Amino acid sequence: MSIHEFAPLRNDLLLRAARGEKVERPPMWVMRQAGRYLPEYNQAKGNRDFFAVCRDPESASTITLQPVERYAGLLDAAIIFSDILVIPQAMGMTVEMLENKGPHFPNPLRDPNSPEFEQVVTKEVDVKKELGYVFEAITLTRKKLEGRVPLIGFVGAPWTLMSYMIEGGGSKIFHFVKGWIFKHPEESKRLLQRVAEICVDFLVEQVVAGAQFIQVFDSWAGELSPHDFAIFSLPYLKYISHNLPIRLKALGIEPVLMTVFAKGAWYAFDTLCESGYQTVGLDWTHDPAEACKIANGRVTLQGNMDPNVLYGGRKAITENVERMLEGFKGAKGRHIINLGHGITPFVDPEDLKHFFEECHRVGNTLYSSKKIYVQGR
Ligand SMILES: Cc1c2[nH]c(c1CCC(=O)O)Cc1[nH]c(c(CCC(=O)O)c1C)Cc1[nH]c(c(CCC(=O)O)c1C)Cc1[nH]c(c(C)c1CCC(=O)O)C2
Repeated sequence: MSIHEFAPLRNDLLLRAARGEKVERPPMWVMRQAGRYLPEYNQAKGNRDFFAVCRDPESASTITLQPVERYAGLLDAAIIFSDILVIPQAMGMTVEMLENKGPHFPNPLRDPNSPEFEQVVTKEVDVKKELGYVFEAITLTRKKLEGRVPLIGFVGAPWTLMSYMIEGGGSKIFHFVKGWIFKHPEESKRLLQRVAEICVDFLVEQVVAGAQFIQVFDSWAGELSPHDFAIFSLPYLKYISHNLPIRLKALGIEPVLMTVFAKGAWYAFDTLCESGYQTVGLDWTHDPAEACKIANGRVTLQGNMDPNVLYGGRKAITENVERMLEGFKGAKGRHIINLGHGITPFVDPEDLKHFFEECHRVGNTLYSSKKIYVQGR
C-alpha cells in the first residue's frame, strides 16, 4: 500500500508465491531483465551516460516496461531500472559507468583514517533529495503498468556496496576490501552500519513511491568465508529486514515482501532462511531439491537456472527448465522462477522467450497435476 492511487493488481502470482499462498503456476521474472540484451533498451539508452538514464524517470520507466511489454503474459513482475550504486553516489562518492567495463569510482575509499572516509561515513543523506528520481521513476512506472504485474524495488546489500566503495569497481581478488575487514574491522563495521541505515531509508521511500516487493542484492557475498559473512554481511542484511517493516508500520504502511539474494553464499543458506526475508534467492550452484529440503517451507525460494544456459540453444533450455522445476517440486509451490544471476548482454531475446514459454508449459503441468502439493490458505 502506498500513498498513491494505483490501478488494482491483476497478476499477483509473485506476491502469493512469496507469502506461501496457493498459485496456479510458479511466477517468474529475471534479474537484469531490463538491459543490454534487448535492442529496445540500447535504442532507448542511445549514447547517453548510464546514470543519466537512471536519473531520468521517463526513460527509466520506459526501460522498466520493455521486457513486460515484449514478454506480455509471460513475465510476472517488473523491476525498476536503476542501479545498486546510486547509494554510494548519494553518500557523496563519484561513480561512473564505463562502456563495456562496468562501474568505476575515481576516488575509492582506501584509508579509514582519511578525511574522505570521515566525510562519506558522516554525511547526512536525505534520500528524498538525493534519490528522488528513483521514487519518481517508481511512481511513474506503477502508473504505466496499470496493474499488469507487481513492481520490484531493490538495494545493494551493505557488504556488496562497501566492496565497490573500497575496490573502486569490480574485482577478482578483493585486495582492498579484504584488507579493510581484516585490518580495520571496527571502521568496516561503521561503514557497513551507515550503508545499512541508508538502505532502509531508501527502501522505505521506494515502498511509499509504489514498490510492491523488494530485493536486496548481496552480489559479492560469496567472496566471504562463512565466518566473515556472519560478521560483515549477515548482521546488516538482518538490520534491513528488521527495520524496514518497523519504519513502514510507523507510516501506516503494510510490510513489504522481501527477498535476499546472497550470491555465492550457499554455506549461509540455512541461516538466510531465518534472516527475516520471506524469499531467498538462489544462484545456480544450489541443487534445487537439496535447497527445498533445507528451506523446509520456511521461505519461498527464488531461482536458479545458470544464466549461461541461455547461450546453449533451445534444447538445453528446455532440459534445464524441466530439471529445475522438477527439482523445486519440494518447495510445494513456494518457488519463484528466476535465473541464478542477471541475464547477460549477448542472450538472444527469442531464446529468453523460449525459456519463459517452457517455464509456463512445465510449470502449468506440474502444478495442475497431483505431483505438487501447493500450500493454501
Ligand atoms: C552488482 C550490481 C550492479 N547493479 C546491480 C547489481 C546487482 C545484481 C548483480 O549482481 O548483477 C543491480 C542492477 N543493475 C541494473 C538493474 C536494473 C533492473 C533489472 O534488473 O532489470 C539492477 C537490479 C541495471 C544495469 N546496471 C548496469 C547495466 C548495463 C550498463 C549499460 O547499459 O551500459 C544495466 C542495464 C551496469 C552495472 N551495474 C553494476 C555492474 C557491475 C554493472 C556493469 C556490468 C554490466 O555491464 O552488466 C552494479
